[in-house]
Amino acid sequence: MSAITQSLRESKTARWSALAIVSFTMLTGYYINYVISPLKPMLEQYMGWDSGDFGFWNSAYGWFNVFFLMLIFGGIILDKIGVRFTGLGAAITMIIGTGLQYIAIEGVFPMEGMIFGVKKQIAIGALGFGIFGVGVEIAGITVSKIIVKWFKGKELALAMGLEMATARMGTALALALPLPMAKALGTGGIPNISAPVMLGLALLVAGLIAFIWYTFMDKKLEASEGISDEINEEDAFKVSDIFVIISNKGFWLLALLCVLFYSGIFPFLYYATDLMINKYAVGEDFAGAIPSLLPFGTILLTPLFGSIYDRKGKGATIMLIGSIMLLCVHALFTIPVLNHYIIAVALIILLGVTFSLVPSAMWPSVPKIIPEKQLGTAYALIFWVQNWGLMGMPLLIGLVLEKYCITSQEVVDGVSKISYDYTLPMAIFAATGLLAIGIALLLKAEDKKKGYGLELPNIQK
Ligand SMILES: C[C@H](N)C(=O)N[C@@H](CCCCN)C(=O)O
Repeated sequence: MSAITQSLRESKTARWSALAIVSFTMLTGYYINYVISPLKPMLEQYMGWDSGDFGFWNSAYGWFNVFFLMLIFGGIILDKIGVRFTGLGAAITMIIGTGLQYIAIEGVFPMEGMIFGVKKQIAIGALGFGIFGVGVEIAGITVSKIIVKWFKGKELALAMGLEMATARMGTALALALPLPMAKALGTGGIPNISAPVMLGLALLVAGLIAFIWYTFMDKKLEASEGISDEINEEDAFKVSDIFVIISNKGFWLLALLCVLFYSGIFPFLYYATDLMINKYAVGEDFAGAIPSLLPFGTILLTPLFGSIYDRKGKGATIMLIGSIMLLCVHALFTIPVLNHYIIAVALIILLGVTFSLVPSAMWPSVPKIIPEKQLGTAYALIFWVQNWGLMGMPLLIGLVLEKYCITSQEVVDGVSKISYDYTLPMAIFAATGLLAIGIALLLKAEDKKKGYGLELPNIQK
């Protein structure tokens, strides 16, 4: 039957529509990822936070994924039960986690006191961000598998690039909007810090509705391919497949490159607004706008580089060039005398190019190394390794800032203001670039040896 009926993936309208819908769900998640980043100075001034609190909250993103292996369970569920169930569960989890973050920031109930030695507000919010982290990460692997399902042998890297580009619009919004929004909706000179989080909650609900819509398309796709809901015994994922995946050297090189590269980007974004204020003397209102240029650049470039990979190949080379650029950009951020804001703008734009190169080639390369039935688990394992970095790096940077980088601390009109020297944190970010170059070189060599085809085009003629 499958040979006679044409698969729905052959319809351009159907596959690009499916992509647009699931990409929107990711956009809503990516907004929440960074919504509190531009609010760091306000949280310190009006809620008594310090950099340690901020780092703790942001590191919570990876707690459950890393320590309770939630991501890996998510990947197994994805391979065993399928994208519809897993995606819906992930979207609902994001909403629950964000609800808790809202409760903490808004102070829905009294937030004085401590829980296990952590300020109550920080503990509740971090718990929420940890739960959200499980949801958004599992949504990420689910959407990756959905894209492979629709685009294998076609414009896979372009589709993944467009999905990431859409998601980054959420990041850009989160970096640019919350600070002016909190100010505009504030009363009596006191900003409304919870309003941008409330907006995120509303977006997540819209993202859930979009995913429900997608589940109908997914059913139609499977029907068009003669696939019933029952997974056929031979094709079914077995838990023992995890050992097959982790005994693959190419998988480990991709996972290591992923953790190093992303540790130099996502955790950097948490601190980027603060860096602009402290190193480049940019005013608070404008400070979030500079880092928000980074996702804007990737919106155009990730699909472009993805399309190049689809048509011309050179995936391993693209990842190597991106890693070299990561080192160069962070090294330049480290140099104290380069402190004009124009330099910051230029470096952020370059970082945007870097952040387009590596992801555009990395994620479409996974199906070249791992078979489709193990793909959910493989993406989950890569995300799991990556989450160690996404969890550890903000914590490390927060602690380093707190311990070694405070240059002044004053209280003006009852509002506390702390200034930081970002040289050491930026040197730590540069180190991730250096290590990434080493791994990218090893991956290129391994590809040559094993013939994964990372340098070959994705589109099969
Ligand atoms: C943070 C998340 N684990 C992640 O790595 N996201 C990637 C996209 C991965 C999925 C691509 N289809 C990103 O670059 O945002």
